[in-house]
Amino acid sequence: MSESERLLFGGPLRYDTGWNQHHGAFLELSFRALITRLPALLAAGLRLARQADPRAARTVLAAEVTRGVAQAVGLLAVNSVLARLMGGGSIEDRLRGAVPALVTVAAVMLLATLLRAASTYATGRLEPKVERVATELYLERAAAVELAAIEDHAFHKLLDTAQYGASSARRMIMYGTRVANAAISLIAAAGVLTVLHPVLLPLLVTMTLPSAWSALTIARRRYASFHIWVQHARAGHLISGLLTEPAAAPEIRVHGVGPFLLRHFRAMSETAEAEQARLARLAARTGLVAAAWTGLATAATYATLGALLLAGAMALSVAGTAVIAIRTGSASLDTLVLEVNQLHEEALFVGDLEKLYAEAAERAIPVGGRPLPEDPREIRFENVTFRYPGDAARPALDDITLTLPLGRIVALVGENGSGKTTLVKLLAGLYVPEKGRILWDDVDAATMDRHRIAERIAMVAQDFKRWPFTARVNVAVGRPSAPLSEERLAAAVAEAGAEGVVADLPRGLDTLLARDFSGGHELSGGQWQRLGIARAAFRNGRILIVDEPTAALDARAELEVFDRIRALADGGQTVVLITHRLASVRHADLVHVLDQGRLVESGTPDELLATGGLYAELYALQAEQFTRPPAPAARAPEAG
Ligand SMILES: Nc1ncnc2c1ncn2[C@@H]1O[C@H](COP(=O)(O)OP(=O)(O)OP(=O)(O)O)[C@@H](O)[C@H]1O
Repeated sequence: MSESERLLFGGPLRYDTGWNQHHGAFLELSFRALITRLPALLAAGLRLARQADPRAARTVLAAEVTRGVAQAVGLLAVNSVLARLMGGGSIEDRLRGAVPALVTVAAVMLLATLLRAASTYATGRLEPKVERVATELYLERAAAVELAAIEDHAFHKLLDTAQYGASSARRMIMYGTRVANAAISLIAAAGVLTVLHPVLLPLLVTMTLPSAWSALTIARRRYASFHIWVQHARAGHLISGLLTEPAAAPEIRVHGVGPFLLRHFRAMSETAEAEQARLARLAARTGLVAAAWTGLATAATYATLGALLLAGAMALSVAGTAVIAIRTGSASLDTLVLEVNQLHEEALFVGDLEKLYAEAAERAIPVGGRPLPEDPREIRFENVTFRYPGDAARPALDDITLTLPLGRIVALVGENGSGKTTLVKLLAGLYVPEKGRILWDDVDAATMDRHRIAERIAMVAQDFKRWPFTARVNVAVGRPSAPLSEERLAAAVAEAGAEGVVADLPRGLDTLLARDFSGGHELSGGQWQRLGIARAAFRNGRILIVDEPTAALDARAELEVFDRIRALADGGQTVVLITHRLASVRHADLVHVLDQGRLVESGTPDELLATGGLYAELYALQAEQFTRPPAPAARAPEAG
């Protein structure tokens, strides 16, 4: 079962185990974990902010800290106004006495308003930049990892979760500013309360703890649920994508796959809805418990204030100020808890992103290494073994020793799954051997600069990418760093024999090759194949790897393409050709025959035919198809 099949049909329970295992460390969301991990996660957010726009980051930070201090000063000034108003003397004296403090309150409010405006502007500038920088890093790192990492399920899951990290980094800026602000105003309120009476501060904390607990518990459940269900969500997107995708449209209509997919979509949505309902039920219960706890704590606080008043341990004016300070303080504490919690939740997603950055860096294609021999004579595989990750029963390549003389046509032949594509992927440096060496003359490819190896190679893979861009880009993407000159493009198109394909396009090379876009056009399989060859010609690598280049071509086009491939080799280019059309192999200088991952024969086509081995057998089978009279067809019962 492939990854997508497993996602589609494995059922939600299948996702649980693998996912939990992989992210076990991230699901430890205790209060202690919050306290210990938050600073590091915050630092990650700050780093991104500094990288995105250091000036805006500094402005936000300075504005928020100053705003917090201004709020604290404001609270103290309000306190002083109250003390004046409730103090002794005539009403006029008390009012006059309160004027300086009132002026301070007004000035502080004005300053806070200005600072808020500065912070809003800087935050607005910073947020999209942070998201962009985080996304760019994500994409850059993901594009630089080894092919084996991209094909690894565990790494893919990490890619899935980490994609939410960039928008979380953006929101972290917002929550971060709110947290800084709330924390400073809380410190002011707590300071005032402690001055008024030492017992008031613990009471304030007791009042706020329940909401802290409930917010944290709910967020923890949400995050854990997200991690368990993220693949389920991906599968849902996959199904809805399949239902609307043009490539699947014919089968959906002819085979009636639509209702089948819809049924799966509904079943998956229903399980996801059940999970949402479970979370909502738990959140409601947690909220009720927290509210009861807060109610009790509030009653206890006001009872304590009453008791202090009755016992004569506190003046009425002080109690009045205390009530204001408690209300302001608990509001700040509530905000702080809520925002810290939001910040923490976002920070966890940024943590996933950080984890991806680290893992992608570890699995990146190494940069640097020895230079390649300038003009090597041959590439030699020496006892090369390669196994795909997972539980493959046998290696895809098993102890292969062979030579690829450069400047020649070398054909790789063998039945399906014999390892031909894998071999050329190792040659191109897309995978590294598990055992053995690949030598360019006498330099081990493992020690060479992998990017330089890629420089020398042009590849028309079996499943080469049909980029949803114009025909021009589809050719020029063969070497994006090369100048896009008309001459070079025309030469590549001519080399691939694709002039006819381009001439038939409504806007020539400027035709968009994506039918699902307005003005888009679709090519036939064979026409695409010619463009793919033109792309490799535009790349102009010294070693051309062609994997089944003529699979979609008609007989005339096939002959023409092989003639062109031969011409390339005559011009000194090395051609490594994989094909099942053995008649086309007769022009190869050397043929290697693979069987179940092992090299079974090597030689010129004539030598191999004379030996009478696997090559000769496959050749005879193909030749026979043209000479054998057709067998009488058995009547098959008609399907209902
Ligand atoms: N990306 C992959 N991950 C895991 N296994 C793979 C992968 N690609 C190929 N294989 C396995 O490796 C073996 C060799 O495959 P490979 O594609 O190299 O064969 P091939 O000779 O090119 O076949 P074909 O003629 O069908 O193109 C097969 O058993 C295949 O299932």
